Amino acid sequence: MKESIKLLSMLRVADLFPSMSFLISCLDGSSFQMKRLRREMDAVLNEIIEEHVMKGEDGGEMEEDLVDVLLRIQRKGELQVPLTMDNVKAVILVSLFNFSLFCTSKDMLVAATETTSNTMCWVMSELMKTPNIMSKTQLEIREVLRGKTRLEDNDIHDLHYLHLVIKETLRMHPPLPLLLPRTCNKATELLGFHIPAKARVVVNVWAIGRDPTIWKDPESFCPERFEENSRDFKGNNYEYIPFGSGRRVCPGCYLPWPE
Ligand code: HEM
Repeated sequence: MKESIKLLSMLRVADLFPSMSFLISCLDGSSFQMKRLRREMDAVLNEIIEEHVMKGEDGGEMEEDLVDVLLRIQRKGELQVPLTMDNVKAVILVSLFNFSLFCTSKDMLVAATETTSNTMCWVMSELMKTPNIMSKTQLEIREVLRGKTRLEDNDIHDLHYLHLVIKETLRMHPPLPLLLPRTCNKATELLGFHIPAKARVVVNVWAIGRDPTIWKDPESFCPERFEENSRDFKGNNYEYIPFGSGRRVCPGCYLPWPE
């Protein structure tokens, strides 16, 4: 529990602002944020392992958990290939992302990490395909960060073009292309369609983002299109909802950029 809270609080750092830092670092050719995050993550993992080792030495009567089992296997050394401490850490890390340590943390970890890393991959992929947009993004980052060795939260506000790049990426590659399914409470007529009560409804955000009746030349990666319109991604404009909308809108959509 304690570790999960710690990881969660790191995620706030790791996801909302520094994932941008990571992206900026990649574009700027340095990875100092990644190295720092790796060090911090490693410290948390070391703490988890240390607590379990001490619990083992106390001869604790508590039920074994996954980490206890891994450490026991490691101690006995009965495997053909020895289990290193890095192996143990890797399993803990994956488990933290997959098992429910406590409900909110699991949901938050998965919701926050997969979506963000997926978006960053698409940003890099689109930029690689469009060298002119890549250069423009790099130029802005280098100008804004000139002479700095460390990013501050406020620097994000000056990275206007990067903001457009991310918005355009989310239009073309929403990480949850069908959002989360909804159930219709009561029978409804919508645009001539009859939706029965209890029907499961999915919203195809991917298709909406590429609808030629909404977007000009929808298959082109063109961040500038967002200069000309004021669509935000906070669920107010139904033609652009990569973070969903309504009462279950993604809480992560409040990125540190003013709209
Ligand atoms: C590029 C980044 C992200 C995208 C595109 C994204 C997208 C989404 C989408 C589409 C949903 C479902 C909304 C709906 O069905 O209406 C959702 C839910 C959620 N997201 Fe995100 N997300 C991102 C980052 C994050 C981050 C950083 C966090 C946490 C800090 C987060 C936490 C959540 C949670 C907890 C939910 C469930 C909300 C609920 O069911 O009430 N997401 N996200």
